[in-house]
Amino acid sequence: MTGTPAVEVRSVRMVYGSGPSATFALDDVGLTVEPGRFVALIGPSGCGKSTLLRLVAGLEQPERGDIRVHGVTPAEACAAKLIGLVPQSPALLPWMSVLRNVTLPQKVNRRAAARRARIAGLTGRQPPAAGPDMRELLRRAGLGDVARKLPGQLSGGMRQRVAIVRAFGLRPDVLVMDEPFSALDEFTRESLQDQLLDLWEESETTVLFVTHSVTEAVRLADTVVVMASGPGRIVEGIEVDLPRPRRGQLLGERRFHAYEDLIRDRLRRAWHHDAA
Ligand SMILES: Nc1ncnc2c1ncn2[C@@H]1O[C@H](COP(=O)(O)OP(=O)(O)OP(=O)(O)O)[C@@H](O)[C@H]1O
Repeated sequence: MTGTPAVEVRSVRMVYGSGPSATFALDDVGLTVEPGRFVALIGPSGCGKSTLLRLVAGLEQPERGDIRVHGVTPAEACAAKLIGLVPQSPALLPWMSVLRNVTLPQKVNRRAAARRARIAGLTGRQPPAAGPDMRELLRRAGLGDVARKLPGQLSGGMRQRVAIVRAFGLRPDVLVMDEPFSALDEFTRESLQDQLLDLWEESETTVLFVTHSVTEAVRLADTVVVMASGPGRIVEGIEVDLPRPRRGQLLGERRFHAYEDLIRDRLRRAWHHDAA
């Protein structure tokens, strides 16, 4: 018997605008993500990756179709604090220190816990244990020295790292991340990829992760979902059957490059189809 999927998207259409200027950001999109899976979404600019994340996170409503998170609507999942979102640009509270920004959402409210208890699709999943040590997470993200500073005193990349640490601290059941590492230098990016994988492995969180980097997708994901635009749609889901942890020597091996080549080929096809 299979349980309730962590994320289920069925026949979703999302249109912006109307008449001749309408944009079909997504059309007939279906995606099922089992609990604990790491899914990367990749595709040409404008193919609807962010739109799909926003729909799953309950920030927008689809024009058609249905979305469920652990069997309930995104709005219900948000109210029970099942979903953590790291947007493309960090939304921090400017008047609070870095430390307060990351610890504030940890204070799980009782109403959310009660709502969580009523969600049958979570059967078997433990509620998040006591939150992690946020000072330690900040330190590991290279932010130990700026814990008392205000967001306005940090660089853009540092602010993004704060937003990522904050999402980690929530221990969400479903973590939705929109190109979270794109603005970071390579060293910080790899360090945060490792932290994300550690968190994912220990908490059995389900991750939906948008990236433009083929290497990042192969390094992180169980499944790489390739999308195309005009209208935005899913063209293929590629299972990445490589051992974990995926670091060091493995990244230079032929089997790793074979997945990169396969995904690049599918992206090229999606791009040519769009351009045709
Ligand atoms: N609020 C909006 N109003 C109008 N059109 C929008 C809106 N948000 C997105 N779109 C359009 O919907 C389509 C999909 O946008 P979306 O941001 O989801 O794509 P994306 O794949 O995430 O792109 P990128 O890789 O460039 O971030 C695009 O054509 C975009 O212009």
